[in-house]
Amino acid sequence: MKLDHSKSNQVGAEAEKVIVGGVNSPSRSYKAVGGGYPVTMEYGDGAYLYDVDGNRYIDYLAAYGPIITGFNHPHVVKAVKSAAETGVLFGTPTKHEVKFAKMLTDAIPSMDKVRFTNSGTEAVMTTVRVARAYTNRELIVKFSGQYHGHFDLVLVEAGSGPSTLGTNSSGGVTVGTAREVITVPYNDVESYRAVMEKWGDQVAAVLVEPIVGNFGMVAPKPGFLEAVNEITHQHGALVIYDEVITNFRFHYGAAQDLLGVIPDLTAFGKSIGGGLPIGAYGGPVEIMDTVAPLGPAYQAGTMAGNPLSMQAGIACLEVLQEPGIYERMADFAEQLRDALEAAGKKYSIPTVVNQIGGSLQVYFTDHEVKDYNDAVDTDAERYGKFFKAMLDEGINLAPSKYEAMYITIMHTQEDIDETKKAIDTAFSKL
Ligand SMILES: Cc1ncc(COP(=O)(O)O)c(C=O)c1O
Ligand SMILES: N[C@H](C=O)CCC(=O)O
Repeated sequence: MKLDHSKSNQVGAEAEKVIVGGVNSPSRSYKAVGGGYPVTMEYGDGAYLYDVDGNRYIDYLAAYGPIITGFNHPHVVKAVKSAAETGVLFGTPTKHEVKFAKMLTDAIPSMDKVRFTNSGTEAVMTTVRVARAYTNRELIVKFSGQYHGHFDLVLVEAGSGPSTLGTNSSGGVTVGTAREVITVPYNDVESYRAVMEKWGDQVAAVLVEPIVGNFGMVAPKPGFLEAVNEITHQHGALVIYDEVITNFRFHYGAAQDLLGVIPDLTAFGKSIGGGLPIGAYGGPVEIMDTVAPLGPAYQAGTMAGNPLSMQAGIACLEVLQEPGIYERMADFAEQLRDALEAAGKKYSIPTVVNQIGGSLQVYFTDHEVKDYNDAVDTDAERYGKFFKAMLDEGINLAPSKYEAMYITIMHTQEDIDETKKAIDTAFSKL
C-alpha cells in the first residue's frame, strides 16, 4: 500500500529552508535510501509512531536506540511530569543524581564512580581525556566503522551516519588530530597486536564498541575482546568500552557483564535516559579520581545531571528491572530474523541477518558480516528499496544499512506478526 505523505513532504520542504539538510542529525536524512523527504512524525504511542498525515507505523528505529521502554511508558511519563513540575534545572547537586549513580554502579561492577553528561558524544570524549590524563600518553586506537559520536578525534573511519553519507572522515578534522588516532579492523586480533607492538608505549587507550551497533549489529568473535584487553594492558594502556548503544540493551546491565570482559572505563548514553538527553561515564575510583575537581582532567556541563534526565533515567531503569522483558524482546527479534531469512530464501534474495538479543540488522549479501568491510560490501540500493517498501507497509526502520532495528518492551506479538507480513510483501518488491 502506498501511504499519503503530502503533509510530511510540505514540512520537509519548509524544514530544508531553515534547518541544514532539513534534519538535526545527518542519520535522519533519506539520502542513503534513495532520497526524498524524511517522514515527519507527529507523536509516538507505545511502539507506534504517527506521522503528520495520520499514518501509523510500527517503529523499530527506537530513535536509534534510546526508546527501549516505548514512546510514552506511563512510569517514565509520570517521572518526567513530576520533574517538570518541581524544576528542571538547579545548577546544584540533587538527590536524583545520587540515586541514579547508585543504580548504575550497582548494576555495573566495573564502575565505582560515574559522571553524567548530556550525550553519548560527551561521555566518550571525556573517557578519552581521562585516559590521556591518567596514562600521560596521547595516541588512541579505534576500530574501523565503529561510531563514537561527533567529536573530532573519532570522526576518522567512523561508521553510522558518516558511512551512510560516504564521508568516512569529516571535513574540519585537522590532520594533526587524525594523526592521534590509529584505526584497525574490528574482530582482527593480529592487526591490533601489530599496531600495539609498534605504537603501544604511546597509546593512552583503545576505544571499543564491544558489540557493534554502527555497521548494523555485529558480535565480537570468541576471544577477540579478551585478547584486546590482554594486549592493551601489556602495553600499559587503558580499555574504554563505548556502551552507548549496548547499555541495558541486552540485559539489565552492560554488554561487558554479558560477555565477561571488563574494561577500565565505560561510556553510556541512549537507553539509560528514558528518551531524554543523557550520557554517563565511569570506572574504578583510582581512574575516575583523575576528573576535576579531584584531578587534572576537566569535564563539566551546565545541564549535566539535570533533574529531568535523571528522573526519566531512574524510571526507565526501574521499568527495565521487570522480569522476563529482555527474553521477550530477544524472542521477538528472533522471530523477525527468521522471517527475514525465510523471505530471502522465498524470493531468492541473498540475505544475512545479524541478531543479538532484541536488536538485529538485515544485510543484502551472500557473505557473513563480521567487520566493517563486510558491511560496506552489501547491497545499499536494495536496502534502500527495502526501507521504502517497509515504510509503505507502515513499518519504520533506520534509513541506512549501517544502523539497526530495535525491539522495545512495548512491541506485541500482533506487531511482530504484522511486521512479518510486511517483510514478505517488501521482499516481493525487491
Ligand atoms: C556507540 C555510540 N557511541 C556514541 C554515540 C554518540 O551518542 P550521542 O548521539 O548521544 O552523542 C553513539 C550514537 O550516536 C553511538 O552509537
Ligand atoms: N548510529 C547513530 C548512533 O548510534 C545514529 C544517531 C545519530 O547520530 O543521529
